[in-house]
Amino acid sequence: MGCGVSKPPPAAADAPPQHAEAPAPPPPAAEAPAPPPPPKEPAAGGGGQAERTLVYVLGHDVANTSSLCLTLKEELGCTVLQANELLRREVKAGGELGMQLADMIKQGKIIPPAKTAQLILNAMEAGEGVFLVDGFPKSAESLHSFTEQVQGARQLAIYLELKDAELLSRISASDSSLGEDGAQRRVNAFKRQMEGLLAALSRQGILHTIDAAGGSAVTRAKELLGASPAASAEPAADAAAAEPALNGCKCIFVLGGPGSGKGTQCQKLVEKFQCLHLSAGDLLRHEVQTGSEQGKAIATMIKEGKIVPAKTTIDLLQAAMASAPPGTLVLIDGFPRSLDNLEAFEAQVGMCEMTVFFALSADVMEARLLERGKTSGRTDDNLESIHKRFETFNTQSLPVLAALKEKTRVLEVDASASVDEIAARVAEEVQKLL
Ligand SMILES: Nc1ncnc2c1ncn2[C@@H]1O[C@H](COP(=O)(O)OP(=O)(O)O)[C@@H](O)[C@H]1O
Ligand SMILES: O=c1ccn([C@@H]2O[C@H](COP(=O)(O)OP(=O)(O)O)[C@@H](O)[C@H]2O)c(=O)[nH]1
Repeated sequence: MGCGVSKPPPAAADAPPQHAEAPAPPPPAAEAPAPPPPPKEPAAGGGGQAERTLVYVLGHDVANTSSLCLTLKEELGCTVLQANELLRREVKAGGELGMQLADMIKQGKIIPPAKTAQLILNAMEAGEGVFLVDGFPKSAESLHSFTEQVQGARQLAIYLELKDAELLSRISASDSSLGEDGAQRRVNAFKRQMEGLLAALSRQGILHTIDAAGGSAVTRAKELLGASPAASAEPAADAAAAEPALNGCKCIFVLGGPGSGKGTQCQKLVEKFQCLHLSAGDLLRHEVQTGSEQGKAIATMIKEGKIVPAKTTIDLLQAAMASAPPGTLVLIDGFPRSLDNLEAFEAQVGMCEMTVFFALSADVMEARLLERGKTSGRTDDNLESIHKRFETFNTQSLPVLAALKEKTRVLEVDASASVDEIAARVAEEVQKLL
């Protein structure tokens, strides 16, 4: 039922003209409710297609999605499927579909997303590897009708995000005729348009948001494509491998901001229950101490408050879990710290039983960390690193909490209470798992 549902577009004057699902600037017409035509062959669907990875590269044009795609094409050899370009080519080829499209464009109609979807699927038929889809989908409905047809292909979405003020200033600069109000309306329309789509991708657990203005978008995207199991060339380790990797253990994610008391409370749980405490941060710091090349890279990331690539941390966690007897309760402290971490852990290891989240204000966390820094010897317990860690926590780690709430039980605890009060509250819940 969900396919091709007609949805009124935003007022034409406000609609972002870039990346339209038609080659011509979209006039005021509905996203037409055409039934999705079947792909010629099960393009990316069906069996044996796991080596195809589909990456939706999303964002406003002023966030430079196309340029990111081109860089990734050059550096990683991905195939770029630019929605407008595919439509243009089809029109030029002059076949039956091309003529239909040309007609729609002439009449000022918006091309039904199902048609764009079909062109993308057809283009994917020819090859394998990583396909970057630029400029599609534009709505949750388009995504839905499309993903139904690409079952079997691994999917991932990269959203090049710009904060409101930056988006506004770039849109204003890209079209000075808009004026302040016009540019603001464009920003609002774009955000409305993206809202449902991003929520749908997030629910699927495949959304990765990258700060388009931060200067490290390419690095981050490459990291995602390289480190994410979704983009890995190896089709193996996902659902089928997930159960054995857990080894019969039950995992609890122990999360919260830096200095919120994760380590302290894990210690309390270890005293009370038979459980294995794995601090991701400690495992990484241990790796640093080995002096390996990897350790050196990790040391820099820790000082900068950055998140170490998922695979590195998960391999360490998995190795530490390997010898635990089946049924062991494992406290995974300080991981996952990003949606990518979560997704990769689920694929490589499995799902946790529950999550404990310690909520605490930044002021209190800062004070605790500065106090801890007097004796911890940690390279990141200083004001500069602490602020970077807070930024990473707010932008990358907090979305994990929302994602976990959709998937597992989350116990949110006020971490400003005393150590013993918190410990009692947590123990009460953990007891229920045993
Ligand atoms: N409930 C609490 N009240 C006051 N101080 C606390 C509490 N919990 C932990 N601390 C102190 O705060 C600092 C950070 O706690 P820690 O458990 O190391 O946090 P995290 O592992 O989340 O970084 C430590 O010095 C710890 O002793
Ligand atoms: O899964 C993890 C856990 C930790 N870290 C890094 O290790 C640092 C310290 O993490 P830890 O959990 O020890 O301390 P917290 O910041 O929670 O006090 C983080 O800032 C990250 O740089 C990481 O990259 N991935």
